[in-house]
Amino acid sequence: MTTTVIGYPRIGSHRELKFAVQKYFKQAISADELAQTASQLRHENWQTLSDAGIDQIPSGDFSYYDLTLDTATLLNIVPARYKALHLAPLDEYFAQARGYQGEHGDVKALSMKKWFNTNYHYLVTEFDDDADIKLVGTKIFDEYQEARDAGYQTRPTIIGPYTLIKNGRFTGHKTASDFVPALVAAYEAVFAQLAKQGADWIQIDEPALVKDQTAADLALFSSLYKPLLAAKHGLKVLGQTYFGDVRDSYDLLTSLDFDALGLDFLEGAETLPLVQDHGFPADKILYAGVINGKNIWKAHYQDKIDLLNQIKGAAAQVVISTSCSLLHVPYTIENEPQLDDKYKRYLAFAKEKLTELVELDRIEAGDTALLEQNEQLFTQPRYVENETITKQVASLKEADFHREPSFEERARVQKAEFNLPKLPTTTIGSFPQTKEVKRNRAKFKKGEITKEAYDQFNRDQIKACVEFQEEIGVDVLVHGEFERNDMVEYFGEKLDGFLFTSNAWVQSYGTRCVKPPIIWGDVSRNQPITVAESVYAQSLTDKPVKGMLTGPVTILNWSFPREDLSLKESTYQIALAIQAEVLDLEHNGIKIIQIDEAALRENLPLRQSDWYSKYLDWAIPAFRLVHSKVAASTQIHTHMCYSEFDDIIDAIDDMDADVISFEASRADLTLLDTLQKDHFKTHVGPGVYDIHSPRVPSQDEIEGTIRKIVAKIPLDNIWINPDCGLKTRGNKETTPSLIHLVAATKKVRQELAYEN
Ligand SMILES: CN1c2c(nc(N)[nH]c2=O)NC[C@@H]1CNc1ccc(C(=O)N[C@@H](CCC(=O)N[C@@H](CCC(=O)N[C@@H](CCC(=O)O)C(=O)O)C(=O)O)C(=O)O)cc1
Ligand SMILES: N[C@@H](CCS)C(=O)O
Ligand SMILES: [Zn+2]
Repeated sequence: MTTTVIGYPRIGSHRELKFAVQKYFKQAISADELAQTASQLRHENWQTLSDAGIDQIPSGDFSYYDLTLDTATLLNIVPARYKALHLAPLDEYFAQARGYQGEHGDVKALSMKKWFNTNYHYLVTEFDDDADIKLVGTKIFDEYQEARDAGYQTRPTIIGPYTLIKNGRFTGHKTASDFVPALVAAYEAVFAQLAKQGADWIQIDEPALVKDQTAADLALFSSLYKPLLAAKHGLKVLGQTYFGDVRDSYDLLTSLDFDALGLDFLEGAETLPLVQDHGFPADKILYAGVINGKNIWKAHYQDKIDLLNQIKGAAAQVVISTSCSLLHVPYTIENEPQLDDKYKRYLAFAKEKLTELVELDRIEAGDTALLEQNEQLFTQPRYVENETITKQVASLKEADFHREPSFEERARVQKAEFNLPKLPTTTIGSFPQTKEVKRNRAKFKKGEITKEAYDQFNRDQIKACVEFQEEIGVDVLVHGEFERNDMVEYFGEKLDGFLFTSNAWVQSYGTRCVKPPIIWGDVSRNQPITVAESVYAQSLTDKPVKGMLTGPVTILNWSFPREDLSLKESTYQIALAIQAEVLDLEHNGIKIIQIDEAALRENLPLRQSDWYSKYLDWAIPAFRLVHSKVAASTQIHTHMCYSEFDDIIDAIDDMDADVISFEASRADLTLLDTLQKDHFKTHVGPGVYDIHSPRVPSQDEIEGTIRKIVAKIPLDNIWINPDCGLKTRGNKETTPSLIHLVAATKKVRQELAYEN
């Protein structure tokens, strides 16, 4: 059989792209130097795939920042405000990704959202009424040519028009159907050019099909693809889906003139029955996603072979592929020399998954030794059970998930306890992770400084951070999270049951990467995690300092979970550990505790019918479990970022936190209408500026945002804060931004007092 992958990671095995792009942002290297690094990384990837023996190699899966933005840029879907800056193409591209503030003007970045159910984030395409969609870019052609010149005949990949529309925003009066003719013409021009260059195939990604589809959605899909597939210019077209099954569109997809369809047989619960029951056309090739593109566990070959045999029973021509792009896993376990082999033999990152694809092919061809070797991994138990924790989870009662007294009674108690001004100001927790902060940790990890010196540096940072917040007049302070590498990895490191890697980076957005910890065993807490830093910060001020924790659902969703234990059970184990930390903080005098659930939405099933039965029914209780035992006077905050909350707003209110902060500014505060309509009870801090951009919001701008919030949410329920932690920012932009935030709040407070 033929082997392939949907896409490969692009940040570089040691984050070379991240560092080069950041240098470009700082004007430390030129566009040409950046292009050279990028080209080298692409060549390395093609070489790796080729050396592994992968038959069909993709191109076009590389991006400086994001593939959705690349596709929109290729097709001239660039809002006028960026064009008006008159920047060089690469700078215009980055201006859309990060906002721009400089001599050419001042514009915010495009909205950024979670890419389906992953921790990757894409830039939302804006379809303005005056969008002039046409092929203007050359990226996909250049990369195809570059590969070809290097001796690789690749399959260029592109995000499809339907997913571009479904993940996009329509800012004017026009709707999706108004853009269909131009999109068809633009994609057809892409086909024509690739065919002219000598490409055989194109992969067109349409993951939006794995969500629930209405009849109107399917009609839109047909209106795009019927004309497009009638004008292939001799190119063969692979319609690629991932992250689920295509139960609503399967019959349509198989009836259209695709030459191949890529289906996900892992997350797609219905994929195999669909193929078996409805049949698969003999004239099409089935790209079978059987190697998991999201997990880091070695595949159980016998299971895969059984699955492949069933697939082959229903489809005449099968290519073995990954369930999604390998973008979501780290490069290679070769970069983890410190990890004991007793763990490593169970792991497969991107490069090792290439080997798995090729080995499956060899097993299919009769290599039974490989099968037997692999089977040994799955015959012995790999985990040691922690009986105490499993019993604790098993004995949880209904009452463990409910906090008393009621929200309203707690709000009364807390109002008296804290006596905060109207529109209290706060931040989300982290302050800039400056070069010095990261260097201090790097030195400590390398053994160049002692634990005492490491801690003392962080204490000095905390002190300066507390003093700064007091000086500018923030009402509820934070300690700054200087001691944390990442909000999940840090907790993983302190809890029992996790494994860590040194270089297993995965892109989260643009230049930002994460190193998800691996849940290896039962999770438990055997030491305080955050108490020392919080207590120290609180000792420096009379104002309340928020304790800062990551919630159980987020720890689970941003780790690589076990596959032998349900996500619910794993999350409850983590919840009990975080509950112990909450109570420890409370016991040590911390009166406000924020439990971040930034990733709550991440594992929400893509199909609405599964939301409660498969996820929210345990994810929301897991959060409640964490704070159910605190006193009425302890104020529990939570925080979420980068999500669309409108459709799960009731579930969020049901978390029963006292206060929630969330991202809103980059989505134009549209969530406020939902909060207003649904009488959201939890007090809210809709982020008043976007921290993912280096832009400094003016005081005026923030005042305007606060007034919009005040117009829609009861005054007593509102908090004022940025929309996420400040760790990715420098002090240069953070200091003026926070000064503007506090000044703007004071100004609006004055106006309100005058009005009253
Ligand atoms: C809030 N978000 C988070 C998400 N997921 C997470 N797991 N964590 C999050 O905070 N998802 C949604 C959002 C947005 N996503 C992100 C993701 C990543 C970042 C971010 O800031 N990442 C940092 C890496 C953070 C980290 O692990 N730092 C380590 C290592 C630092 C480092 O690179 N050290 C250098 C040496 C430095 C020196 O010597 O000077 C090295 O290793 O080479 C640490 O601090 O110890 C990133 O840089 O990408 C933000 C939002
Ligand atoms: N407390 C974290 C939340 C980020 S989502 C921070 O401030 O970085
Ligand atoms: Zn956040």
